[in-house]
Amino acid sequence: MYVSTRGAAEKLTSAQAIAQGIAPDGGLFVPESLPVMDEQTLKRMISLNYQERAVAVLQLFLTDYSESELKSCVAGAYGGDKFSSSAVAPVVKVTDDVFALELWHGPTSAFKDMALQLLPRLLSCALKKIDEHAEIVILVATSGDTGKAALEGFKDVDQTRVMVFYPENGVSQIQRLQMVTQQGNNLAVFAVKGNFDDAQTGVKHIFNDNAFNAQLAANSFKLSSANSINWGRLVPQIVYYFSAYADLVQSKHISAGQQVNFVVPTGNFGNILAGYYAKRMGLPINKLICASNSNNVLTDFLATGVYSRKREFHKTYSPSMDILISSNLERLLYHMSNNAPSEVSRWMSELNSKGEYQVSDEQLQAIQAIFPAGWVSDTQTVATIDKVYKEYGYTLDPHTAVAWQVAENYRRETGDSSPNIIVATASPFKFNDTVLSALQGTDSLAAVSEFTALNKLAELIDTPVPAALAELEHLPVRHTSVCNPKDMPGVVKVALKIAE
Ligand SMILES: Cc1ncc(COP(=O)(O)O)c(C=O)c1O
Ligand SMILES: N[C@@H](CCOP(=O)(O)O)C(=O)O
Repeated sequence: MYVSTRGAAEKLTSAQAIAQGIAPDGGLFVPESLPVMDEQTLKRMISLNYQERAVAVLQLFLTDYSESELKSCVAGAYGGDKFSSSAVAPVVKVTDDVFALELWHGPTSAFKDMALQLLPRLLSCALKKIDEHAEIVILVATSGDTGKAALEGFKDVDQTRVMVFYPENGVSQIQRLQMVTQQGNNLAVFAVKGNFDDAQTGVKHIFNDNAFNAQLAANSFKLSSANSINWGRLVPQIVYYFSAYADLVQSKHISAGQQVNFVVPTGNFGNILAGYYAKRMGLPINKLICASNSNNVLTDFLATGVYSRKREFHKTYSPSMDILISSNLERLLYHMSNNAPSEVSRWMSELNSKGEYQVSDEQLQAIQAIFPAGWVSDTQTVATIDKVYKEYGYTLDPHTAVAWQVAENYRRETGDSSPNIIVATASPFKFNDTVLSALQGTDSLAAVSEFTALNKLAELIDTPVPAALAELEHLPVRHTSVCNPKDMPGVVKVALKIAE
């Protein structure tokens, strides 16, 4: 069963929690108890393929789904030619003890596909299980990648509508084009005059507005989420930690049971939290290294125990991590406070009212023992892209470059020599301008169109542009609406044709 981190919501099955998205008390759903993966299953994982590994993990959490339901959801998500790598999430050896877990081989070239190809299937199955006939309206706040992956995953899925809100000037050109050209009959995309936090706060307000929800219900609509606040987004992300480990044992780069570090470029804290669940389940993870850009709210929290969003918001070369309110930290705090919803509620209400909260020294030490943290500037990010390409011939996108550099700094400062698995979250082509200018200097972009830059990068790194990105040049723009964050509820009503 799933409970709210704030303790004032009914316990739900996983199907109910996935359909609902966020708990009605404003909290996030978490498993009441965490499953453990026994050693035998862990060993068995090594000889399984990605789909089989996914079923083995999902089964432990989604206990109200049958094995055949999970197999069918997983086959639909990861089967066929949806992913450009047959391994789905391949692990690439870059040096003797640094590996890249490439999570960007899906249809939208970012790690969000790992969950958003599966979530629509889990949700459709959930709606049948719980006999829900309302149309599900999926609200998405995005700093660039979740939005496109949600649009692609939910496109024309029965009984669903999708509305995506992205920061007007806060995503890369390719990310924007991916969203504004999206086809499908059940979706809408809006630019928000603000940053990602404004969009995410706007969405959370809509979720928590009882009168608004009642009006939707009267029109046979119900809200849900495709962000990582939805448990159905998070659980598929646990799978690739197990899969990466199994691959490294299978290829004999590590021995079974050996401790490894995962280094995760972090924003909303969903990806790294999935790694935490994998560790709690028994995967031999030494550290989960939290890597940030200059929006370094998490680095400061992990150093001091004070989470303060009272700081300047920076627009960086890794825009998908330009986030100051990391939603999933709430789930970690719940687990690290020994499941104390009253403490979590107090922290979250302080964050709302005062803009900050502080955990105890004891809690901080427990968190620090698992999550070392660091951040790098834009200048260091582009220097890292250049250095890694020149030294190893490996091309990093700016988010993955942040993780790479934080990993290098961590190793130098601590002497921890465990193998580092860098979680590679996006294809370099999604951030072609930054990557090309990192490799060839800013002059390489002078008077060059987005698509010329894509082709130049492809030529330089001798890798074809992913077909879905190349074809953006010829797709018509279908979504041009812009709104203020405070107008988001009205925008949703207009899109659903609900009268005031
Ligand atoms: C490319 C990329 N890297 C890293 C992140 C940060 O991941 P998370 O929000 O799960 O911490 C995001 C956005 O979520 C992203 O799109
Ligand atoms: N970086 C994300 C921000 C939202 O994160 P999510 O994991 O909660 O969906 C994005 O690309 O939109």
